[in-house]
Amino acid sequence: MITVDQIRFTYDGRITLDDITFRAEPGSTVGLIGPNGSGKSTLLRLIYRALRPAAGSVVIDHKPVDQLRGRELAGRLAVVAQEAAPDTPVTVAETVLLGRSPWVGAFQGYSRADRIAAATALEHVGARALAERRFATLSGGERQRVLIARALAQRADHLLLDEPTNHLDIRYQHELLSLVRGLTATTTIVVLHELNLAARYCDRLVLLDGGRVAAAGTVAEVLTPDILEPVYGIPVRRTSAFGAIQLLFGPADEPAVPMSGDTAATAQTTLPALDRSNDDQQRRGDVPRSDRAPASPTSRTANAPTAGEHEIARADSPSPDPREAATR
Ligand SMILES: Nc1ncnc2c1ncn2[C@@H]1O[C@H](COP(=O)(O)OP(=O)(O)OP(=O)(O)O)[C@@H](O)[C@H]1O
Repeated sequence: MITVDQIRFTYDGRITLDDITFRAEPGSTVGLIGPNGSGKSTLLRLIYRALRPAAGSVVIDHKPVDQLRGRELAGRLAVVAQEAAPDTPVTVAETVLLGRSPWVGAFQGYSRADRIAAATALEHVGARALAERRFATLSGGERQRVLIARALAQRADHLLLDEPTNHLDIRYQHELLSLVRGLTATTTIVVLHELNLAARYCDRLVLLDGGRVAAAGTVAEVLTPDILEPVYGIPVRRTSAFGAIQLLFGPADEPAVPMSGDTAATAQTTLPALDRSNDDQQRRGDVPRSDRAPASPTSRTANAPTAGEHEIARADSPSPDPREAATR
């Protein structure tokens, strides 16, 4: 479990994060979402101790993160941050083995178990074939998968990921987040820009806006047009597809218009709009209004009316994903 309690942080005296409080329950996947510059990466860096807060605390299970040292920290927390690739002759296999280095004694080499752990992690991310390649020669997406393999090889029980789907093609985005979601013994906080991926693979979401928590709760509670439109400043419509909530976005400063084209026609004629009052009820659920900070001074206000939501009909759509309901 990761507990973030009343975190405040300033860059050069400018308040960047203020009064950030939320909890990632054991084994859950929590998505950190929000517009550019809202403070997502800074918050992640505070959680993994690359930055120190001006106030507040981060606690991993029952221990403040600033009291975790060496192997204990490595056993608790693995991180995939945004980082430049070193231009060195290090291979992919060696890069992933670095995830095992906290467990290697001062004058020991990697053990067979370490090499198996690294190979298994590479296999998990579909990158086993890259093992002998130089890391610096990989494409952006290949590098991203290898960095995730390195974090998996570390076998920590908490995982922090900063935009892990960057550079990945659509299939690997889904495969990777599905893999992360499947790590049921690992508590994960993941920064995501793609809200539809967040909808499908996160148990709960924390929406940042101007350095404050604009909303926190389940996917159904946070991903509503009412909440998202003022934060992102564009019209939002909510639908569902393939068993998960999915969002459609209109251009900024344009009123929301009915969907057009074949898909829209299908959506509007074959399935009725979902009852918005449902959504309102869910929003009133376990996220008290007081948990949501008032809109920050930087919040934009969409001039678009809030659109209703529709279930997109597909003959081959599976029944609603049971994981959606099972908040871990
Ligand atoms: N090293 C730094 N020094 C000063 N200001 C910084 C520094 N790093 C980030 N900031 C500022 O802090 C704010 C939050 O940045 P942060 O990178 O955390 O946002 P983000 O939500 O991750 O953004 P993005 O979605 O664009 O990656 C921004 O205004 C940014 O300009």
